[in-house]
Amino acid sequence: MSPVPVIFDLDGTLIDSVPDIAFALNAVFTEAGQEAFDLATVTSFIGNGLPNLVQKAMLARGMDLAGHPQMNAAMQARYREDPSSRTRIYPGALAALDQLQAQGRKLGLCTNKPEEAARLILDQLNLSSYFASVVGGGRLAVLKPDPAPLQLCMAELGRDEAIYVGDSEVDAETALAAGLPFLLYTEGYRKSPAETLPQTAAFSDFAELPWLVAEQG
Ligand SMILES: O=C(O)COP(=O)(O)O
Ligand SMILES: [Mg+2]
Repeated sequence: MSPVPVIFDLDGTLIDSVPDIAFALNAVFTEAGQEAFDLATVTSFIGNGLPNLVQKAMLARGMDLAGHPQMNAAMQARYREDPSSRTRIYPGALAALDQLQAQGRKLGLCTNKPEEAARLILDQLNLSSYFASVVGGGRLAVLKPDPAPLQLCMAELGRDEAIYVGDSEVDAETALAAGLPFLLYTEGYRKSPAETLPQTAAFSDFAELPWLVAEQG
């Protein structure tokens, strides 16, 4: 039996994607006559998928949510046009993916980002070949923290066990709900202190990840 697979979150875990999300959001909002958002504010909107981010942004500007379908469609289209040119892979993440793969582990990706955008980004950053399963927002009727997307990713990897690696409260809750070990990357978009999230272990440097994974089996 090959070693336990590792499933990754995307935004705030493998990539710092806020600059592209903010660029698209600000284009849509300024075209609608609204003020732009700074990066910290956009970061605070991330975690529960793009439609939810648009809703939070509209509420922050006092906009009527009756316009949400239109704003959401505009954001999805704008983000798809260029989802990666300002996005960076976190330091050491590529080397960690290489090492985990060299251990014979299957890798998966489970994100709340719309799956089409997630796949575009993986292609554009040359990351697609690492992942035997990619499950993103829109594939199922539910998003994380429902455990179903993570369970689907495991099923696509052909296993009923995995280690989940993520950066947020949503990821910690998802892993807990699925009964999986959770490794918290502390340099992402978490809103609360790291120690308050249910976790198996935390790391701030991707060089630590292969060891933490090996400790889990
Ligand atoms: O799209 C989001 O809100 C968060 O995406 P993530 O699940 O990859 O962190
Ligand atoms: Mg994340």
